[in-house]
Amino acid sequence: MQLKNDLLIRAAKGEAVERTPVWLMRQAGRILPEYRAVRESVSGFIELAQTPELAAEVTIQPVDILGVDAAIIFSDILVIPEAMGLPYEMVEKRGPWFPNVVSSVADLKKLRIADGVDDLSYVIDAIKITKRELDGRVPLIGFAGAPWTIFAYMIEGSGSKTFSKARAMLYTQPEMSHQLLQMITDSTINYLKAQIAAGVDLIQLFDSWAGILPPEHYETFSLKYIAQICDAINEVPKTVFAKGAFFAREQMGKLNCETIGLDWNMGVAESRKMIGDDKTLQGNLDPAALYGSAKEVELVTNLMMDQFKGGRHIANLGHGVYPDISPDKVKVFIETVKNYAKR
Ligand SMILES: Cc1c2[nH]c(c1CCC(=O)O)Cc1[nH]c(c(CCC(=O)O)c1C)Cc1[nH]c(c(CCC(=O)O)c1C)Cc1[nH]c(c(C)c1CCC(=O)O)C2
Repeated sequence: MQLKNDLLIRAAKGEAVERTPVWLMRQAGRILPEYRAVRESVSGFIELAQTPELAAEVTIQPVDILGVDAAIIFSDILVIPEAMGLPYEMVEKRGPWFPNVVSSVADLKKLRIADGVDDLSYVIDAIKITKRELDGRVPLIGFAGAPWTIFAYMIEGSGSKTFSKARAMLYTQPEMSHQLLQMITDSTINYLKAQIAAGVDLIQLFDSWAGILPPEHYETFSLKYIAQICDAINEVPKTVFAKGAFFAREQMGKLNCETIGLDWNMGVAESRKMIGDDKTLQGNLDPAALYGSAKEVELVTNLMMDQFKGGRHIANLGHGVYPDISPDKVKVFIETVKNYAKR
């Protein structure tokens, strides 16, 4: 299927584009009343994610309503632990929670390497429906959590400010940590390959908890596994977004991927220098900027675009859009990016 709008793919590959493509991390869901309406028709997030027709519907909503240049499949990074044998629940207003966690080799032995097709067929079905319904209007992004971030949830059992149990594990049981990280990595490769076979046009790895590791641990317990995934996937362009990994930018420039996501703490010029010119940079407006007035959103978005000017760029926020941001402000952000080249 030929894409009618392939700006994202061309920008990722470093090919010429008429204008910078734009999408938002966490664009599917939460901010849109249309999403909340669908969400209320089911028992909760997990049922929505596991009902392919509905997952496809909320995946496409931001394309129709906001005018983004890409859709991202509606799912969650935590489907991987579940497929490995560690189910999660989504607790209203509090986030993910795991009834069981991994704390010993015995716990590890109960887990398996997930098969992307058999264990996650509901995501694969949602991707196929979405591709059919999108009909080539924009590319579809597939995604997974980076192994370290998934590991952090599997050890900790929920969100945490410090993830101190997960970090402790790297010191107290380094061998077991590597074993679990390798199982997550193998599961993730299977999963991403299945997503690609079902039709996704680009994949993104989310290392949301990169920034809590010391640089040496980041290299051995995270980047090493991200590199394995990048090396295993060559069918579509890859984006690596490692929140807070400012200390690892130079090494990330050497990953076998096309795009590196920047969070809003990372200076653009400095990142460009560290990462190099032969990667696309994605980001990086402060998500809180969208609380400003429409005029202010336009101003800061143009300032962001100025900073990326002349280099390979995909416009986005520096992290996921906050749930209470008005869709109108998101539209101002998107329209400002789209109009930038015409100024
Ligand atoms: C760390 C992480 C998670 N999930 C994800 C990450 C990495 C990105 C990041 O750093 O934000 C990724 C994710 N989660 C979701 C998507 C869907 C696609 C998209 O719009 O980007 C994506 C890409 C849906 C979701 N995942 C979740 C929701 C809200 C659930 C609801 O509708 O009740 C959605 C739409 C729940 C979720 N899922 C997770 C948390 C911590 C929470 C609760 C807090 C929150 O809402 O952000 C884990």
